[in-house]
Amino acid sequence: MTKTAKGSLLYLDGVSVAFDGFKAINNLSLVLEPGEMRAIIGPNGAGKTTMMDIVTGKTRPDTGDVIFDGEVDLTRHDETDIAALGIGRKFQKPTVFESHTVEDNLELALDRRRGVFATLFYDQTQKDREAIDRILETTRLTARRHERAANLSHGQKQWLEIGMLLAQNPKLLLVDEPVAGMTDAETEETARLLREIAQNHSVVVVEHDMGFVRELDVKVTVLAEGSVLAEGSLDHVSNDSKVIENYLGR
Ligand SMILES: Nc1ncnc2c1ncn2[C@@H]1O[C@H](COP(=O)(O)OP(=O)(O)OP(=O)(O)O)[C@@H](O)[C@H]1O
Repeated sequence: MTKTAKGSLLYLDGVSVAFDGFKAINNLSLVLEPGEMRAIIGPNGAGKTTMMDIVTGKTRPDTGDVIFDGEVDLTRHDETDIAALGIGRKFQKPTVFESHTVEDNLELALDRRRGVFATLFYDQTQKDREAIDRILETTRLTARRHERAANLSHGQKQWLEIGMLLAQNPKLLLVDEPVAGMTDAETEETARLLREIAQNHSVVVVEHDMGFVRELDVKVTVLAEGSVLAEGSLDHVSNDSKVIENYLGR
């Protein structure tokens, strides 16, 4: 394992993966510092989802280092292990339990962390109640606590699912296109919400909505054809001729 991963939260170096000879990820290197929020942008097919799949153990890279928390070689772990190590992922489409209340959804997420056996003998503790209160507050859902998830707006369902991730207290949250389909007001609120979450967690956000990425106000990595095309502030990458040619100018 390379020494340079030390001190980083997520370290990808020289990562490649090919599907039927097509390199979806091609010598990708990326370093996330502890406590950092990073936005990943790039054209369709750039490899953003595949990169997340590699980090979460869904896809094994053909080559390269994928190191979590400075020392854990993620290529040696499966998806369940990686979730338990503290990497939570939110997919684009919300998958909340529609017929359950908001609070029950969060409780189920806490249960998942606890495991099946403990859950059999489970009585909601003061600590859990506090955790749920905190998450409801963060996700702007306190007033909807007893509402069935089916009755939430699309944006609120996305926030609830982010809350379910928080219930598992991950060190790193991977969030895939959180604002797709949201209203402008929900999009703005989501940027605020993620910035709050990033005060205590590291976050990687994949998103196409440039207005939202601007609101996040974090370092941006532009992927194209499976590699990093540019990295820096949104203004910096937006003025990069390669980025304009491959992505923004399209
Ligand atoms: N399991 C697979 N088998 C074959 N090809 C795949 C597989 N997964 C991804 N690909 C291909 O790899 C490339 C990268 O896809 P990926 O979904 O990672 O891109 P993306 O940046 O997430 O795109 P989008 O913005 O459209 O979600 C695409 O050309 C895709 O067709």
